[in-house]
Amino acid sequence: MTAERPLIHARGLIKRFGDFTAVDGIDIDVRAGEAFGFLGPNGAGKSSTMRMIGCISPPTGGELSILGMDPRREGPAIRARLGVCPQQENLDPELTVQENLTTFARYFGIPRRTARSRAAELLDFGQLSERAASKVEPLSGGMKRRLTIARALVNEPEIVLLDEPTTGLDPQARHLVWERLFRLKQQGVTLVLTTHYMDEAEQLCDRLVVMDGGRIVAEGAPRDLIDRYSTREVVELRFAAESQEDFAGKLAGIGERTEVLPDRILLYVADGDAAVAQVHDRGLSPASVLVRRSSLEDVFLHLTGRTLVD
Ligand SMILES: Nc1ncnc2c1ncn2[C@@H]1O[C@H](COP(=O)(O)OP(=O)(O)OP(=O)(O)O)[C@@H](O)[C@H]1O
Repeated sequence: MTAERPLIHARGLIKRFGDFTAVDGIDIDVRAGEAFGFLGPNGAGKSSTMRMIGCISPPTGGELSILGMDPRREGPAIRARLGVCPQQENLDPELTVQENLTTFARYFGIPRRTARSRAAELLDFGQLSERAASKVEPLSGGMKRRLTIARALVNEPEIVLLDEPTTGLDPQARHLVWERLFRLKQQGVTLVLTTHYMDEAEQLCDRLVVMDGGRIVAEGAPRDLIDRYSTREVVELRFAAESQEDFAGKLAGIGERTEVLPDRILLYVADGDAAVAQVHDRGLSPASVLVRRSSLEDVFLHLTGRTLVD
């Protein structure tokens, strides 16, 4: 059986801005139908990578192929088959919700009548049909984001690029966006997204790369990364003291690993409740105790020594 050619293929991909290297030689393969994520903190190089994939920023070095084409030479042909949802909302405030869709459709050369019926379908997809005639300004943040995503689908793209799709949204609005993206995934659309939210990466991504300082520090399915780089459970302890550091020594030997953060200590353990019992057996009384499953945040912390969201 021959392996299917990846839709996006990069080897040693580099983006420099003057002397500064924002993307430092990364390798990626995105397969058809998967949801692929770039997870990393601000400044990791996620958006710079997305802009190269979106053919709006040329690579400084390395190989990049999208849908089997070269973005340096075939940008317009690639862009015609991509949907792009940028980080900064760029809807047209002069136009209504519906007009934002129909006008965008016209840019792709879609005839007026088809554009109208496509817009109706996309309004339904974005759960915005009731707001079709409204101007963009009074929409909530979640509605604007769903409209931006709907607009990115106007040309029936094979790949949709989403740069931080839920940053700045409240939890309910984020869930609505996730649900729409999940629906798209079920329809077989390939999703490529950046995020600095570990829960978003865990919810949406089949596979992801963890980026830090322009490099990929780990790659895999969310669950596999957690299994590989963390323990099953984590105990979060807070001590009522200026410095958590004073208590870290007293916890030595409990669990596989300890991380001391400014406001809490994390114990990486197989069994959280058993570890908490050991803490109490040592006569220690933390002000708060939380036992939870390991997450991608723990993977990031283990790999970089830093938290994802500062
Ligand atoms: N046009 C530019 N000129 C100079 N430096 C840039 C430019 N664009 C990005 N950078 C720098 O490159 C680094 C990576 O930025 P990038 O936007 O790719 O990171 P990111 O992971 O997407 O983070 P964010 O979530 O903040 O967008 C940052 O240090 C940023 O300041």
